[in-house]
Amino acid sequence: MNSQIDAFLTAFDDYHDAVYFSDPDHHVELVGLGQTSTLSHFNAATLQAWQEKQTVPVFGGFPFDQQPTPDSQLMNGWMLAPAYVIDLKTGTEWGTRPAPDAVSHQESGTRQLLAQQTETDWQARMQPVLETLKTDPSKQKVVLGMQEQWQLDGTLSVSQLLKTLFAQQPHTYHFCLKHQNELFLSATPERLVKLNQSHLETAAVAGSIRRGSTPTEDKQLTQKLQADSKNQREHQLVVTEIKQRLNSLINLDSTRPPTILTTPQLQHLYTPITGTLNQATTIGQLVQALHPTPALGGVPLDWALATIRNFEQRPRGLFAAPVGYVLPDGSGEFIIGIRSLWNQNSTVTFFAGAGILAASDLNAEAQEIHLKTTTMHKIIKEQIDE
Ligand SMILES: C=C(O[C@@H]1C=C(C(=O)O)C=C[C@H]1O)C(=O)O
Repeated sequence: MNSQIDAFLTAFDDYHDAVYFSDPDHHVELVGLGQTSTLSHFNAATLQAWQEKQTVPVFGGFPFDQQPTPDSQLMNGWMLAPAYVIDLKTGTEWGTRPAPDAVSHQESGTRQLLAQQTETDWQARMQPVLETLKTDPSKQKVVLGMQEQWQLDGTLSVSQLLKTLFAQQPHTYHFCLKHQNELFLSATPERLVKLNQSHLETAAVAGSIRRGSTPTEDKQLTQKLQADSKNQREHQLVVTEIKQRLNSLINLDSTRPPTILTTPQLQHLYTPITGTLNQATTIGQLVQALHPTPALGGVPLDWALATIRNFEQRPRGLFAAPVGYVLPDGSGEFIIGIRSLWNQNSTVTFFAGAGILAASDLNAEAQEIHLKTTTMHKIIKEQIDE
C-alpha cells in the first residue's frame, strides 16, 4: 500500500469524524478528516441547500427507509462536511487539516468475541413471504436481509479494518464513515448513481452465483447464471424499473444485455445504464428517484417495503441504503451500502441480503447471504484474539 494512503488511514483512529470513499478502479479515492458541519433528517432539497453552503466535498448516507434505529446518529441518515478532504488520486485538497482529536486507542489484537447473535431461523421466518410470492402473481420480488451481531470486549481499530479490507478485496467500492463511537463500512460492488455534470451512470446488479474454485468451474457457473431464468428475471425487473424511474429526467443511452460483475465471493448479472440529464436535477433528487431499486427493495415497491419492515428483524438504517459523496460543483456518486457492517462501541452488526422470487430456494439464498458477509467477518476476526 502506498505510504500516503497508509498515513491517512492511520489518521482515522485519531479523529472523531472521518470518511473514506474509493471506487472499484480507484479512479476516485477521497479521504475526509474532522468536521465543520453535519446534517441529519434531510431530503434532496435540504441536502442541496446545505451542500451548497459547504466549501468541501460532503459525505454520508440517506437511510434505507423511515424506520428509526434507536440511539444512532449515522444509521438514521447523516451527512458530514469534513474540515479537510483530499483526493489521493489527483492530490486535490479542500479545507485545512485539523489537529487530531484526543481519541483513546486500544492495543491491537486484544479483543475477545463475547457473544454472537445469528439469524438461524431466517429460512423459517421468510417462508410465508415465499408462499405469498408463489400464490399471488402480483407480488414478484422482495430483497430480504439478514443481520448478525457480534459483541466484543473492546473497540476496533478503524485504520486496521480499512487496511485489511483493501488487502482482502481491492476491487469493490469502499465506503467508511466514522462519527464518534459509530462506524459504517461497506465493500459493495453496486453503484446507485454517479453524476458528472449532466452525465449519469447507474447500474442494475441483481442475480447471483458463487465463484468457482478453478477457472473452469468459475466459467461453468457463469454460464449457469446466464442461462438461469430465475436470475435473469430477477435482473430484468431491476433494469426495467430503473429505466422507468429515470425516463422523465434523462435521455437514456441504449442498454446491452447483462454482463458479469465479479467479487472474490460472487458473480452477478450486471447492466450499466447511462444517459444525460434533460433538466436541472441534483444528485440528491436522482437518489430519491432511484432508491430503493428492486435490487434492494422489490416489486411492487409498497408491498416489498412493508414485507422488509415486517419480516426483517431490525431496521436497516444505512444498510442497503444510498451512501456516497457530493463535490462542491454538485457532481458525485452514491453507492448501495450492502456487504456492510455497523460498529457502535463494542457491538458489530453485519448485513447482507438476497432477492427472493417465487422460484427461490431459501436455503440457497441463505447460503448466498453468508457468502456476502465473509469479507466483513474476516476483517473483524483479524482483530479478535482467538
Ligand atoms: C442485498 C444484497 O445484494 C443484492 C442482491 C443480489 C441478488 O440477490 O442476486 C445481488 C446484488 C444486490 O443487488 C446484499 O449483498 O446484501
